[in-house]
Amino acid sequence: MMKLELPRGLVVSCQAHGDNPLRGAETMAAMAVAAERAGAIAIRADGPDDIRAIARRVQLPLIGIYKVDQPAKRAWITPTFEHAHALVEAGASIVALDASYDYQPDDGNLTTLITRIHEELKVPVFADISTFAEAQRAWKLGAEAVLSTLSGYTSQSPARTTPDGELVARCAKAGMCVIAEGHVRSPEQASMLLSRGAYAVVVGTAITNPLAIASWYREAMQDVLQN
Ligand SMILES: CC(=O)N[C@H](C=O)[C@@H](O)[C@H](O)[C@H](O)COP(=O)(O)O
Repeated sequence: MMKLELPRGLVVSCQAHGDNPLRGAETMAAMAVAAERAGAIAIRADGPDDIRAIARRVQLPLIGIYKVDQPAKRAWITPTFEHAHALVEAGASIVALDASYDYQPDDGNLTTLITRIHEELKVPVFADISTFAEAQRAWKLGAEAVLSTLSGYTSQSPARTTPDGELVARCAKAGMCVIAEGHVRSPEQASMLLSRGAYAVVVGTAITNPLAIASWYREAMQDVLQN
């Protein structure tokens, strides 16, 4: 395991996909600059183009992911060593990858991926997981942190709309370095996750996706408007 040079605090995930009007490397870099000014301790970003643009404008550590679309399924986060390599070359100082049983059913394959990233790229590995069993496996295989990113998105975990505080607390109690990610919608939830043992909290949609945020407001106002 490598030493994790990351202070505790807020990580902002700067991602825009599909037909999101904010999609584009320069817009993501502007988002990252805003997050840095606001006091974030790291940025999570998807793909070499966005990471390269962000690295030019912020000093913060960049947690790189490489989402690869899968037909009729959720994207696979950093499936291979080559993807990890491209992220580090672009400026990522940490690589996050999918450590779910859905996409990494074989312990051997996951071990090789983590080991090669450590030995050849010399950066820490963050394991995106959806259950305690997946967290335990990734931790045992040498990931520097486990992230609750995938809770609610895999065949092993029930769908959800709120952060998985139970999973975070359980991982923390078991002595893992756990980072809360997924469905964090308010500052109160973020601080609750820290007090339940999260080392850091990653917030994406609620900070960097105005398309989603505006729709939350519109939906909440709907009932009154209809009466
Ligand atoms: C499941 C999956 O692929 N999650 C992705 C991982 O990077 C992103 O789409 C999320 O936005 C990110 O995890 C942050 O979560 P939230 O946007 O809920 O704050």
